[in-house]
Amino acid sequence: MKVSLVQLCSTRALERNLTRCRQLAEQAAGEGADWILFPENAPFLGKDADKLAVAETIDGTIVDQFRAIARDTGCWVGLGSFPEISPDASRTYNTQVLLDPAGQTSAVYRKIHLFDVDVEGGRNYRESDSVAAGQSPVTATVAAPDGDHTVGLSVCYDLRFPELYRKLVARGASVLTVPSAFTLQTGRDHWHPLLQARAIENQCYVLAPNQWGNHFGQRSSYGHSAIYDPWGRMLACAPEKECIVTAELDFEYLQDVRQRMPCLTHRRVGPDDRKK
Ligand SMILES: O=C(O)CNC(=O)[C@H](CS)NC(=O)CCC(=O)C(=O)O
Repeated sequence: MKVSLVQLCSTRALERNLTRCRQLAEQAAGEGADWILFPENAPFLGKDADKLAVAETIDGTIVDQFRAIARDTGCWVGLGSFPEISPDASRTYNTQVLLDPAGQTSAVYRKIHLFDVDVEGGRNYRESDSVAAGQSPVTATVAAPDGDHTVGLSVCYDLRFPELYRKLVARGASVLTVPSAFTLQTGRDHWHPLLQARAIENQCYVLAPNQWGNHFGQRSSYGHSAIYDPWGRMLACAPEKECIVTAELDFEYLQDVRQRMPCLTHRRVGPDDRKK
């Protein structure tokens, strides 16, 4: 299975972002991608108050545009996240949507861990002021030319909570998605080590499209959108611009890694729902 990550510098201008998403998706399809993944809040990255105004349901016009991208390219599409209307009128969900090549919804994951953090040399973030936390880990199946693959979904700050990924792996995940808007200040020290650790300890492919650059003069994202293999090798990493990066995932290699070093079956401490 060939995957492309889209690295974006999303703005407050919905139309502008959607145009870039489509352009880069067409480029990815031209490179033979089976699955195209967009970063967290690809369609809109702006002030919290504005986010509420653009929020929609899964059946709204924002997700519709990504359904059209899936249909037109014939690819699976991961919409890293978009602001989804929640039952709480003052908060949105931060929602990742997996779409099949027909544009149908295959999975919906609402970000569980919210970024309420005072970043040194950066801003103070209070994601929970405008976002309602999701409750449930989500896995889904992506059907690729080389077979069906179970993928575990997560978003950005979730990356710091390894117990979430253990649960996804216990449910059979061999691919983990981490679409992000990881900050420049935290990313330069933590982005690669955390992605690499999740890949090594869970023996999974890790797909992490990130936002890059300065957004509305208020915050900067680290970029370095990256693909790690189940041994922890970095297969691809994006340069400092809006772009795509592509890699081929090899699931025979993944099985080989898991057989030679069966960490996942050697576990002695942990949740009861581990794979027996
Ligand atoms: O709010 C939006 O519009 C988009 N969402 C985000 O940017 C989110 C919440 S503020 N960012 C993160 O989770 C960064 C995590 C991070 O950088 C770290 O864990 O170090």
